[in-house]
Amino acid sequence: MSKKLIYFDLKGLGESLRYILHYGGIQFEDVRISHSEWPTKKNEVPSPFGKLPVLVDGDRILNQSMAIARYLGRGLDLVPADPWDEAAVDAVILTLNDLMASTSGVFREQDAAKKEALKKELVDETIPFYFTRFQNILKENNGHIGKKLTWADFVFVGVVELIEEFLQVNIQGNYPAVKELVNKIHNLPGVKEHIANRK
Ligand SMILES: N[C@@H](CCC(=O)N[C@@H](CS)C(=O)NCC(=O)O)C(=O)O
Repeated sequence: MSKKLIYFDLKGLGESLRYILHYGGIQFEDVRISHSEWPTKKNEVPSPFGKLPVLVDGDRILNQSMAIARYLGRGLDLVPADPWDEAAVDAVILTLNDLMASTSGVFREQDAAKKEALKKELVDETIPFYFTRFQNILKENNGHIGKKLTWADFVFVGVVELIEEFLQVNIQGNYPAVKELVNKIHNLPGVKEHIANRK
């Protein structure tokens, strides 16, 4: 069935899905919408809640980046077979979502001084709180989120890149196990070529 990933022309929440698709050698159309096109395209794009990314798979449409990653991962042996192991990687990614939710205030805040104070709290407290724990999980699992390579590793790397880019913070420099996982994913077959060719 033909597949289409629709997202903005940036890495954001879409890049980890592109990594999985390229890693799996899955043929797909990488549809990218610019921010200037979005107001007019918003009503045309087949997105059930008006947000991107969405995966169009034949005549089916799936929203929510993590659901898409998990769905793609199942066909590529990237979902743990054991129910406990499966739930354990879900839990890490849902925790990563909690962290992402706590970064949103920085983007919404209009007052420059308040914005800076929120960013400082994130950098000094929230990010170390979460990433110390994420790094421990990686160390316990030989460098992965779960006991083997899963969809969650791809999503984790995508979110690390997103946070680093949008908040201009250095996570990989402070958490070597995170940097190792980023390098591992970047060097997987398919992903490596995608990164070498991307703009
Ligand atoms: N939890 C959703 C978030 C989706 C989301 O908020 N997407 C943003 C871009 S990263 C969007 O579509 N914004 C455009 C809009 O709200 O009009 C996911 O992981 O897919």
